[in-house]
Amino acid sequence: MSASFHLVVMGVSGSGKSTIARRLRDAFGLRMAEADEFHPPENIAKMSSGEPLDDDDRRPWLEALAGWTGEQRAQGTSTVLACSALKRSYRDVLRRPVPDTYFLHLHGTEELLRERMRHREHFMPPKLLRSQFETLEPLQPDERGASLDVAPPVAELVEQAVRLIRPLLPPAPPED
Ligand SMILES: Nc1ncnc2c1ncn2[C@@H]1O[C@H](COP(=O)(O)OP(=O)(O)OP(=O)(O)O)[C@@H](O)[C@H]1O
Ligand SMILES: O=C(O)[C@H](O)[C@@H](O)[C@H](O)[C@H](O)CO
Repeated sequence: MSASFHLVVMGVSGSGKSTIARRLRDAFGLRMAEADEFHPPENIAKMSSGEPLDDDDRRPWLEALAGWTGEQRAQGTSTVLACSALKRSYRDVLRRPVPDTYFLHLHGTEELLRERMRHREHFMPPKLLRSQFETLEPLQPDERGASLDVAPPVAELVEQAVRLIRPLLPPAPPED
């Protein structure tokens, strides 16, 4: 199995996970997954109706995401996953197939993120942001990763993230 690198871009709804993950996918040639696409329809319906998910709703979803990462790893494919990963226990599921998974936590104030959410088309109602913040457990000292404040423009955040991540990537295989 060749060396691979596995990144999760995490944070509450509206923090910019999809935006930043896509840019890192392109910068580093990673395979990307959107965690939202792994939710069963019941979870999407629940959030759309204004009710937050609970641990039971999230468990099978997290297992499916860990399964995806495990498959990619087995093929030596480096990945980026855009996923809320709000609690430590959720991240423990996500890192099971790859214990040194790197978590990039995008954080911002509730006011700023609510404003950004108001200006986009999405199933997630801005009123669920409160419960996202209440559920959020920031990275703990023994978790591999870093946090970025999302107040600056996207290009600046991408630059900061690239600076953090580039040194962690496995060396490119030699050309024949
Ligand atoms: N640094 C930034 N500056 C300004 N706007 C941003 C920034 N990052 C993201 N946005 C905008 O904020 C909105 C939310 O971003 P995005 O959809 O990437 O967040 P998300 O964390 O993936 O959300 P969700 O988890 O709810 O799907 C989008 O309209 C996006 O264009
Ligand atoms: O764990 C959760 O509560 C969910 O993953 C949410 O975070 C949303 O799916 C996502 O933010 C889409 O807006």
